Amino acid sequence: MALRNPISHVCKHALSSSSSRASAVSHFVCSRQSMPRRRAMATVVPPVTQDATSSKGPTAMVFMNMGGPSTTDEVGDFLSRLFADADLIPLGRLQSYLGPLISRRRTPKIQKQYAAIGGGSPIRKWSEYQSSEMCKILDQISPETAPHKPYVAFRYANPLTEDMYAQLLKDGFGGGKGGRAVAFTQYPQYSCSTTGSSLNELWKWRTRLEGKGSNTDPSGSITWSVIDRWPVHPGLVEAFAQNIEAQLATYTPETRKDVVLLFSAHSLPMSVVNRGDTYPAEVAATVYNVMQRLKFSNPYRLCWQSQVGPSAWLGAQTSDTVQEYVKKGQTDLVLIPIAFTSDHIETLYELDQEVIHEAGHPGVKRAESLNGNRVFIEALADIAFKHLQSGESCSRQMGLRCQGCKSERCLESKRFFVGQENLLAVR
Ligand SMILES: C=CC1=C(C)c2cc3[nH]c(cc4nc(cc5[nH]c(cc1n2)c(C)c5CCC(=O)O)C(CCC(=O)O)=C4C)c(C)c3C=C
Ligand code: FES
Ligand SMILES: [Fe+2]
Repeated sequence: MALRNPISHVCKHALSSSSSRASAVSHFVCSRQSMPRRRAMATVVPPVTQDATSSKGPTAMVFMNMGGPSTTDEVGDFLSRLFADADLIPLGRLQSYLGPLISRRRTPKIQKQYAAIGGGSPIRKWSEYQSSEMCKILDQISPETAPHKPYVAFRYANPLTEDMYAQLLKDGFGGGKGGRAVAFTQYPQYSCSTTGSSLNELWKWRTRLEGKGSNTDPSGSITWSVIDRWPVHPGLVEAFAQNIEAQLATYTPETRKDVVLLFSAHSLPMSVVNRGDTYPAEVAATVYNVMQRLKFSNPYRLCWQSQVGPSAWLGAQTSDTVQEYVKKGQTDLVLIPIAFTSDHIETLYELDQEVIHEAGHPGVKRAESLNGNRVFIEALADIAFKHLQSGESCSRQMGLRCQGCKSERCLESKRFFVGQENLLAVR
């Protein structure tokens, strides 16, 4: 159930200790019983040296995501950064030659797509809204770490990671003064090509702007911790489930239970899947939790969209799936974008204007994206609150590299964020 004012909702509980506050906050998002307990800690982040009686804040809450071009003029730069990213599209020694070539060729086509969704990606607007709303809630439920200051760091669009880092330093974090920052991935499910890439970029700029020291050195640089995945957070699951229920309610009572729920996530190249990437399993975990919350009211499938280029990608593809079901006479379908937290060209263009339009049947619909959803923003606050309370530097899972990983960048950035002593498979 959505909570309009978290403090009013928790008023029954004594707010005198942080543990009572923790359970009260989790209570409003979901039932406490279903909340999976976090596993043992990785590195413990040392408290920022401050007067023991005052708040340990300010705390910088940095929302990391890929970003998108806000105008069609920004599409060229967006794509050239994207195709230059060897964590996303590894082109080997030819990267600096092929990257600009492919992005230049692709720009006009992708510009048309952004023009068709209103002239740009709404991801910046939503990220800024979500992060600032979350920080308002955190200021109320976590006064120990207040004030919480929202930042956005995009991998391929403005505000870029380096701009965010420069702003942090300007705002008095680091630069000899210490301070705490939380890198909060906005990809619920971890992939080395998405969250991994953003963390590698963050580590690169940390090294360039603050030197090579460890994450916990006493020289007054920023102490970072990471929220690296949250695929089954009950508030996330609840927000998805409510949006699905709202769309199911638009069908007649007679047809409703036979509507097929088609969860759709951005696909991955099979080379990334076979390297051992955790994303497919984590996406499946989100889907299963949402279905459990819906009491398996409808039949469902998970399918994969937006593959790019000629290599093999994880399937079945969303567009084929819709076509095949419609051909079989199953014309009541609800598409659910399950791996991204706001609208973007893959929902507004690929799903709405291609897949659904081409299906040519009014029974093929899409669940709304999370965007400004209150239940979702409260879930973000709950995830951040628990992280701040836990003292963890990141999840245990982050310390294990993919079995096929050969990347020096992954190694170095994990050494930094996870802490040397907690890395499990570093060689
Ligand atoms: C969880 C989400 C995403 C994963 C995983 C992901 C992997 C991935 N993507 C590419 C290549 C491209 N992606 C592009 C755009 C794009 N990708 C995602 C999300 C994920 N990508 C989104 C939300 C967007 C759109 C951004 C917006 O509009 O807001 C593009 C650019 C568009 C195009 O040229 O088609 C490319 C290219 C790869 C190779 C990959 C896995 C390795
Ligand atoms: S590619 Fe997964 S840890 Fe490096
Ligand atoms: Fe993508």
